[in-house]
Amino acid sequence: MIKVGIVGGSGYTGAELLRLLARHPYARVEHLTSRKEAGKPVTEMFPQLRGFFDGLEFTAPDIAALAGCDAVFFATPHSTAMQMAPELVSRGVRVVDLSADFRLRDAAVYKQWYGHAHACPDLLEAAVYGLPEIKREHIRRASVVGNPGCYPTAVQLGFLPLLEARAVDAESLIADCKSGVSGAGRELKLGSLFAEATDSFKAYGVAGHRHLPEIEQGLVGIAGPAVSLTFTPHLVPMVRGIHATLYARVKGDLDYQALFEARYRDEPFVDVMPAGAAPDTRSVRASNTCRIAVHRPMGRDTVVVLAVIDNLVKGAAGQAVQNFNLMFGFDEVTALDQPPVWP
Ligand SMILES: NC(=O)C1=CN([C@@H]2O[C@H](COP(=O)(O)OP(=O)(O)OC[C@H]3O[C@@H](n4cnc5c(N)ncnc54)[C@H](OP(=O)(O)O)[C@@H]3O)[C@@H](O)[C@H]2O)C=CC1
Ligand SMILES: CC(=O)N[C@@H](CCC(=O)OP(=O)(O)O)C(=O)O
Repeated sequence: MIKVGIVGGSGYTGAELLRLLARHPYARVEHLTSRKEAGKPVTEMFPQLRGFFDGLEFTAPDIAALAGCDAVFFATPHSTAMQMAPELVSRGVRVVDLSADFRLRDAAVYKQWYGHAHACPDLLEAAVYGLPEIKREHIRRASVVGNPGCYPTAVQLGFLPLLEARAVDAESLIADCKSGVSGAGRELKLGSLFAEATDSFKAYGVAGHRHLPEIEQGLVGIAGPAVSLTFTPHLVPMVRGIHATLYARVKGDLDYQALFEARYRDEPFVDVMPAGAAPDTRSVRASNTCRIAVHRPMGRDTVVVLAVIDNLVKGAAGQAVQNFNLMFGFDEVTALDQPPVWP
């Protein structure tokens, strides 16, 4: 049994980790932190977990206790994991970080987008970007995995087959993305209030969102340096889900449907929909699947890819469990092979 710690257990992705790990046959959650809820039984805050985590209480983060675990998930805001991970790793703990602390390869780029210096650039260099569809073999051996952001997961999976096949002009990429409100986390924020977010729809981060360098880093890794991406996120009044509409200019003629089907044939968590389909976010709710459809409208020179994920699952906790499974040699789908919740 793998002993697991979760730092940031009272937030949305922490709760989602608990939901998924509740059914994991080889993982036992031993430590769950929340500074504000320390001492409270987890089932008092999350009654939906009664019967699964009875007796487990939130504790304040404590390195000595966490070092007794085999694996620690960080479901915390940026710049928390980088403070604790070096000591944990030096004591043999393997870390999956859901924040952005270990996603960007270049510490200078991290500083530019996150506004402060990286606390452990050496560990950053050793960390592996946790997108299994690209980095599976590296993830198996990693001590630290930087779990991708939610938008970067949907956008990279959508563009991946096109860029690998050199089928589109890599300087023509556009990602028009929509996220549900849980993407902003559980902390109180004006924009997440019901009266602010419901029955309305707006773009944000248009001038430059911190997921842009993360997505570009991934796309450059596939297609080489000549990548240019316009990325615009939007907030939509739903709880879970990301919908990415991706555009690229075609180069030559190709059967895009066959290309996507071949690329993802063996991927357990990417579903290529039949030609002509349009996936809805509801079709992936609470599941680790990314559903994709590819179109070439009117046979013209733009290919349109539609990719949907649940931001809390394939966009965060599910992908983190997928990475955990790879790191510890379990079947990759363990605890993740359930159908989505519908409607
Ligand atoms: N929500 C989403 O869809 C996605 C989120 N992510 C990333 O995952 C991480 C967690 O997100 P989410 O669950 O939404 O966030 P929440 O705001 O819902 O939860 C944050 C958690 O971290 C704890 N926390 C906050 N500050 C600290 C600190 N300094 N030290 C230790 N614990 C702390 C909080 O508890 P307490 O303050 O009581 O300690 C709480 O349990 C973030 O980095 C986010 O960017 C990634 C992909 C998608
Ligand atoms: C709706 C919303 O606010 N979404 C978040 C992204 C959440 C996420 O995946 O990002 P990180 O892990 O990089 O924080 C945002 O745009 O900042």
